[in-house]
Amino acid sequence: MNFSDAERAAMEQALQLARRGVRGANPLVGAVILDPSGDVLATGFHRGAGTAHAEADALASAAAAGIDVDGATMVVTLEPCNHTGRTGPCSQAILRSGIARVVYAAADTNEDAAGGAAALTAGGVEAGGGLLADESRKLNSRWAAAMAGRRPFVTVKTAQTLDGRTAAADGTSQWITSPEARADAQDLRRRVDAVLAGTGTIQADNPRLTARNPDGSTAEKQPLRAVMGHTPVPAEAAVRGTDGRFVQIRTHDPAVVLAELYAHGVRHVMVEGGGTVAGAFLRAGLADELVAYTAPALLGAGTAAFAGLGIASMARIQRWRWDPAGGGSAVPVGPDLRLHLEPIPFEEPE
Ligand SMILES: NC(=O)C1=CN([C@@H]2O[C@H](COP(=O)(O)OP(=O)(O)OC[C@H]3O[C@@H](n4cnc5c(N)ncnc54)[C@H](OP(=O)(O)O)[C@@H]3O)[C@@H](O)[C@H]2O)C=CC1
Ligand SMILES: Nc1c(N[C@@H]2O[C@H](COP(=O)(O)O)[C@@H](O)[C@H]2O)[nH]c(=O)[nH]c1=O
Repeated sequence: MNFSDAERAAMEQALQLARRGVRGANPLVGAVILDPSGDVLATGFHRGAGTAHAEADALASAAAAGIDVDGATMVVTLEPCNHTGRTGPCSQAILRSGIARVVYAAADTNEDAAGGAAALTAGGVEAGGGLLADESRKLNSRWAAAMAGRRPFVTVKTAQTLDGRTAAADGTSQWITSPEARADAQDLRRRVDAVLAGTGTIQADNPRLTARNPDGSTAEKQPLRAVMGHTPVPAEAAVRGTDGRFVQIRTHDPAVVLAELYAHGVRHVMVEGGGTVAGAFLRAGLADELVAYTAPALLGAGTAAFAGLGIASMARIQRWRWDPAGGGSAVPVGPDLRLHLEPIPFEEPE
């Protein structure tokens, strides 16, 4: 399929729109609807698992503005899905809309959702992919790695000082970050399928690990509360709760934890520490994004945010890059800073 200059520009815009979504169980996707002369009619993006897909979002914003999309072109960063997951199939929504042509970047590698282009073609819509496909794949490379590994997408979250401490020398850590930053972190807990901590954190903090609303009430959707490590979690520990959504996984291996969580239906897990567990995920290359709430404060000693990385010299330095997706890579939250990063793949020296 040949692509017009307007379609290429629309795909660049769609990639930018995609970055407004949040990372997690689903890939970042953006969509732009063009009229036959190449003018933008409507745009959309996916806001995260359980919300409208980018195509449906763009169609909804066209409908809300009273714009007729009959005969229009949909430009989207990922092949439209063909399955009913948490929302309905985009291929069918596009067929119903009267859109005449669909241009997408990357093919959908998720076996369950693939087949959208074929369904569109069968329904009489001209559909073709490959426009800026590498950019789209790069945007979602960690998500694709999680899918290929049949494991959840992993967000590691820390609340740390400027000198990278997540607890003081005596083990206390409440609170390093401000109420604003802690409320912001609850957004993540409300979004993920599971929250994970090590037995050390359970012993030190007796945390609840529940998702709360801004007013402090318990959120409707609760993540599974998971603990890794061998020390038995006491019967009276708050993390056990009363809703049965608790699991202890008696291992030190992050891959084993992820396999077990995946079997429980978890597609996005937030690792909330402590430093031993967070470090184990980073060392294993199993952290897909890092959200580091950083307080302008110093502790001088205490628990390191990431222990046991096994880095002895600059040759093994673990580098990350800023990730602007989901609101920005460095965002002030109250007096603190929320840093959002993604790992740079490590290349062995030749
Ligand atoms: N500011 C923040 O963001 C946070 C701060 N904290 C603070 O951090 C401190 C706890 O951190 P930390 O002591 O590192 O505890 P962790 O919560 O990381 O738990 C560590 C324990 O988990 C088990 N474990 C699980 N996986 C591994 C592994 N891969 N390697 C080794 N052990 C493993 C071990 O216990 P076992 O023998 O049972 O197997 C280990 O002692 C507390 O002071 C807490 O207040 C905690 C969370 C977040
Ligand atoms: N100390 C610290 C955090 N600590 C994390 O929050 C857990 C407590 O959760 P809960 O009992 O559900 O409120 C605690 O065990 C640890 O995982 N989080 C932050 O955003 N900022 C902070 O300064």
